[in-house]
Formats: sequence, structure tokens, C-alpha cells
Amino acid sequence: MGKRLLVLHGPNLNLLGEREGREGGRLVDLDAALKARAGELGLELTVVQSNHEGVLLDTLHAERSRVEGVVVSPASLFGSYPLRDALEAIGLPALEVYLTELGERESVVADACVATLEGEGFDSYLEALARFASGDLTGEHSDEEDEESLEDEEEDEAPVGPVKTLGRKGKTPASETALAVAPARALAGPVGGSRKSLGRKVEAPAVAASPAKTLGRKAKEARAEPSEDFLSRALVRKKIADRLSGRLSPAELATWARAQWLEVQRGGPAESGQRELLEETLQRLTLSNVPPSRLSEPELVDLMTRMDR
Ligand SMILES: O=C1C[C@@](O)(C(=O)O)C[C@@H](O)[C@@H]1O
Repeated sequence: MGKRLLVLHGPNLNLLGEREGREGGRLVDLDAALKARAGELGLELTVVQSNHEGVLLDTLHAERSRVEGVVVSPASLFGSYPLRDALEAIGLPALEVYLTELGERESVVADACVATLEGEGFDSYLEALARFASGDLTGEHSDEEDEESLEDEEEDEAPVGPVKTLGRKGKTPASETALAVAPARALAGPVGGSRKSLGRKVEAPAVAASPAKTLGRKAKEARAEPSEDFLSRALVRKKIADRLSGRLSPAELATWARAQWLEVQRGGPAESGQRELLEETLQRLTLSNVPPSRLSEPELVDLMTRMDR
């Protein structure tokens, strides 16, 4: 299994493309591009969007032992100290991304991230995935490589032709990233306008590609489960059991259920013939931690047994 990453999309990004009236530039398109690139790079992604700072924090807490890095797109929460503190608290390497350029806005979240990638539309995210896959989070190493290969090319007096690379370090032919490029360019600014290169803040600590913390036994066990990624009644049953035995907190279960529910809404894979039941159960579990619909232990057991039928 590849490296597992958590991708967090902040507030209003659920309306991406829709508010701009842009086909092909919506959150579903971005997520599809991310999943496709992750597949190519051998990464596994958990993707969560929320308009609520607390949900982003809960997700970071809940996923901290399951993932090895975080791609965080704070959107308008760039000034969030709670988000920064949560990233610091979990101690995982993180890259901060923005579709557009931050300009005058100072990101506080950047304090807890190895680097910030901005102004490249979808490519900001895709570059973050590439950095995690290569282990070169600062992008400094591939800069050297680029410079070296540029020097080699210059020495060879290669004929000047169309630029083949995307962004600063993109090594993928443009044809392979057509889906990502169109919205990326559109969001990054006027076509042909001046484009800032990726990587705003690189005075970052050298961080290894592996997690900053050693993974606990529980995390390793979770990793070994073949069903972890596939939404099934067995998986939901297990999560409820984890909650009942105290391995998951009420907030962790609710956050997990919400993320899974969003995946189902987006057409993610689910146990054949059980999609409706799973969706309904996940919705119930998502609300299981808020007072009016809080679930008692007997109710949780009841939900769990419904997963057996
Ligand atoms: O939605 C967006 C785009 C953005 O999140 C970005 O990534 O550039 C920045 C936000 O301020 C804005 O609301």
C-alpha cells in the first residue's frame, strides 16, 4: 500500500467552480484529478471538505494515526490559529495549498506546514501530491535536478521549442494532465499573464517523507486491514465497535462517518446492494455526537446489529 495522505479542503470549496460558473473546475473535478494522480503516484487519499473549522480539526485528530501526511487547503481559514495548532499537535508533515495566490494575506497555517504551494489552480494540489510521493517536501531537491537538466540542455544547445513542463517542476506531459490544467490555468489568473512559481515559503525544516511520529501499534493494525478503504457493513460495524470499546471517541466516529458519507455522495465505492443502508447509517452516525441526535450505547448497538442482517 502506498503512502496515505489526508487532503483537507476548507470553507466554501464545496462551491468551487459553481460560484465561478466554470465547468470542469468544480470540487468533484479537483477530487477526481487528485484521485487519478494519487493512483499514478501510488498514494492513498482521504479527502474531506468542510465549511466548519471544528470539523477540519476533528478530522485531523481522527486521521492522525492513519495517515502519513496532510495536504491542507485552508481557503479562507488561512488565519486560523486553531488549524495551525491542530497541525502542529498531530506532528505530521503538511503542505499548504491554495488555488490562487495569497497576495497580501498572511497565512498563519503556513507556520505548521513545510511549504505553501499557491497560485497554480489544481496544480498546487497535484504538486503537493508529487512532493509527498517523492519525499522531497520542500521541492528543493527537484529544483536542483531541474537546474542541472536545464544546464545540460543548454550545454547541448537544444533547439528552443515549446515548454513541455507544467509549472515549476511538472514533469508530466501536458496531454496527460489536461483535466487538471484547464481549471488550474483558469483559476490561477489570466492566460499568458505572469505566473508566480509554486512554493511560497521554503524556509522550512527538513522533514522526512515518513511521519514525524512513530506509528503506534493501533495505527499499524488499522493499516493492515484490507477493508479499510472499502465502505461495507463490516467496516461500519467495526467502527461502531471501536467506538463502544473506547478505541474511537464520539467525535472521531462522527468525523469518520461524515467523511465516508461524503464519499458515498460523490459516488465512491460501497458494498454492493447496501449503498442506501450504509448512507442512512453514516448519516445517523455523523449526527451521533450532537446533543439532539446523540446516540446512546444501546442505540449504537442497535445500529451495529443492523449491519449484520
Ligand atoms: O475559494 C477560494 C480560493 C482559495 O481557497 C484558494 O485556494 O485560492 C482562497 C480563498 O480565499 C477563496 O475563498
